[in-house]
Amino acid sequence: MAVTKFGLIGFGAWGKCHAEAIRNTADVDLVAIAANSEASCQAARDAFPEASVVADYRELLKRDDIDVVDVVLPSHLHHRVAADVLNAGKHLLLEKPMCLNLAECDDLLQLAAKHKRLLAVGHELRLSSLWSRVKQLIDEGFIGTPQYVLVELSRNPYRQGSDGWRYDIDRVGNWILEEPIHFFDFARWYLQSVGDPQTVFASANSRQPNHPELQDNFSAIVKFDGGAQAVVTQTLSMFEHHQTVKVAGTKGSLWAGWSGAMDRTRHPHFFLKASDGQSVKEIPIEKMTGEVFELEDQIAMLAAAVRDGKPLTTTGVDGRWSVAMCLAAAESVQSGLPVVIDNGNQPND
Ligand SMILES: NC(=O)C1=CN([C@@H]2O[C@H](COP(=O)(O)OP(=O)(O)OC[C@H]3O[C@@H](n4cnc5c(N)ncnc54)[C@H](OP(=O)(O)O)[C@@H]3O)[C@@H](O)[C@H]2O)C=CC1
Ligand SMILES: O=C1CO[C@H](CO)[C@@H](O)[C@@H]1O
Repeated sequence: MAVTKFGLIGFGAWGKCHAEAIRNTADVDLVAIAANSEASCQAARDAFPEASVVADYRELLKRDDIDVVDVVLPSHLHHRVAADVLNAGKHLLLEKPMCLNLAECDDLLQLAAKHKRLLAVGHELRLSSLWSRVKQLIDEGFIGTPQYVLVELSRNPYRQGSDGWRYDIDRVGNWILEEPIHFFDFARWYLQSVGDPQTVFASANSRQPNHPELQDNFSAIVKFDGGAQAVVTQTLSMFEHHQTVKVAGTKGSLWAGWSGAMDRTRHPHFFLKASDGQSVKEIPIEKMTGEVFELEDQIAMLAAAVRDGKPLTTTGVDGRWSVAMCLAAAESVQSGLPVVIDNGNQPND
């Protein structure tokens, strides 16, 4: 089988996990890594001697032996570097949030179309054996028409990130774009059969009086076409990492949970229960799930898309929708009013 060659830009906490995932994936090579500081470059050289390490990502983009470039950078750098990747004629795997505003998202969608390159966004949780089983049961009609989705996360505070970027509102955008963005993506995914998200009403608060913009507690209600609704709620003031999904439909309901010492543990606990309105059954989930596992599946998914034309799980269109929902939620937090979600006139694929 042809080997798909990856370049990686960003070798921080999550970039290292991407590098591991690329190394662990069959028929995929990690050809080059672009890091930043000398310390990060040295860490990359030590851990991945098989890859060539550069301190300027533009050198990586000049190579003609790279098929896919994986961008795992602080969020304010996503648009600029991703645009350079697409203009260099490479396929792109871009971490979430796709960009910090919708104009930048639209620019990347246009560049991907212009250069006929793949654009995938890192909503890897869609590949989870647990969360995708929920989707499968909905699609099979087990709960009838889905009407209500709850996605809840209670976790420990965010990491600072290199040079503190995650706690700097200009570089992170807002904290809804950090983790709740995955859950807005879930809400839209699970309710795909009923229609598009229309409006969001949200509220949030901070533990730090001198940093009201860094909001630890966040809750939102999203209304969809056809009357369905989703609740996305998160606190960063909890211990460990505990996530719940509940979906209720006209005939039945689902309850899934995932818990671990932290988000990227390799030893989580998880379950899925389903009711058809009469009885409750436990649905076995055989395959291990957690963001580090899904990362490996995401790399394999990209390679299969490049090699065999297989579909992407989350496209740039999905990435844009997620950013649009988060930005509307941030605006609602600010104004105290419901806000219409910008659909960009994109089809809900
Ligand atoms: N999908 C998911 O589940 C997750 C997604 N993410 C996303 O991944 C991205 C990265 O997060 P994370 O790894 O936690 O952040 P980190 O701060 O840990 O890492 C960012 C890295 O980017 C490097 N960097 C900065 N500028 C450049 C540049 N010009 N060229 C190359 N490298 C550069 C920094 O290098 P140096 O330190 O040397 O300056 C640092 O190592 C974010 O967008 C985040 O939202 C994160 C976690 C999970
Ligand atoms: O899923 C995630 C885990 O937490 C990180 C923050 O610490 C987020 O950036 C990320 O999206």
